[in-house]
Amino acid sequence: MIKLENVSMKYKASSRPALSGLNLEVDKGEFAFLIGPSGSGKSTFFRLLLKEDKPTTGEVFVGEYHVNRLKARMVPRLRQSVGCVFQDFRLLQQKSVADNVAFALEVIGKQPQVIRKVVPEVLDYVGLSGKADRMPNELSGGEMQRVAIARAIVNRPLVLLADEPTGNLDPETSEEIVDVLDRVNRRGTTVLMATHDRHIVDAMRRRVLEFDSGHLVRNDERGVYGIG
Ligand SMILES: Nc1ncnc2c1ncn2[C@@H]1O[C@H](COP(=O)(O)OP(=O)(O)OP(=O)(O)O)[C@@H](O)[C@H]1O
Repeated sequence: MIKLENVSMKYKASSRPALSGLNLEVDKGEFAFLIGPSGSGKSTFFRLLLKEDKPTTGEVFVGEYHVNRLKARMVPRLRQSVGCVFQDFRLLQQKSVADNVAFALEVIGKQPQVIRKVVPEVLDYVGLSGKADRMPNELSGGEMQRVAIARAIVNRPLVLLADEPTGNLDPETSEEIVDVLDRVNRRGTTVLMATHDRHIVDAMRRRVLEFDSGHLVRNDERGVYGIG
């Protein structure tokens, strides 16, 4: 599903590589945590999967896509297969909950009758039924993240990338959000979640990919956060 072969990446503005000699495979349907100190390369890894940056050396594969060789006109297709959520939610503030989700379908040309059917289903799935007409500023942080997840999964991506999705949430709300991600994963979507939250990692016991200074230093099948 996701495969990296000998991937290194150095930003032009930086003297040392953000990722070095990365070899990694994540299978379809896995749930993996990316952990490691700030600046260790987790977000860079996500950027390579989305072709927002390209590796300095090495090969990147996501599903059927050979990402580093992908033609520019195919990049939107890749990105339809890879949903993303972030710590800061990134909702469209002028649009309602339902319209935030609908927009993700409109931009890829889905028919209005499909959108009318699918949006309430996905809002129900993430626990937001009854909130469709709220504006983002009328939501709690946990609810905003549910909207972001709904928007990311409405097109049934192969992979969901979650970059510190609980970074702005209290512990109880964080657990609820991880429950939603777990359900998305059980439906068959591969989930990669970057996090600094040891409690979540220890409670879930899923694959743990630990980065340090751009190196993958640990790849445990059912890991814990560790002693660091
Ligand atoms: N646009 C950029 N230009 C130059 N260097 C960058 C850029 N983005 C990231 N870096 C550097 O690349 C390295 C890896 O950063 P990255 O953002 O991938 O880390 P991270 O593990 O996601 O950190 P955090 O936990 O804080 O999100 C760091 O040394 C960082 O300073």
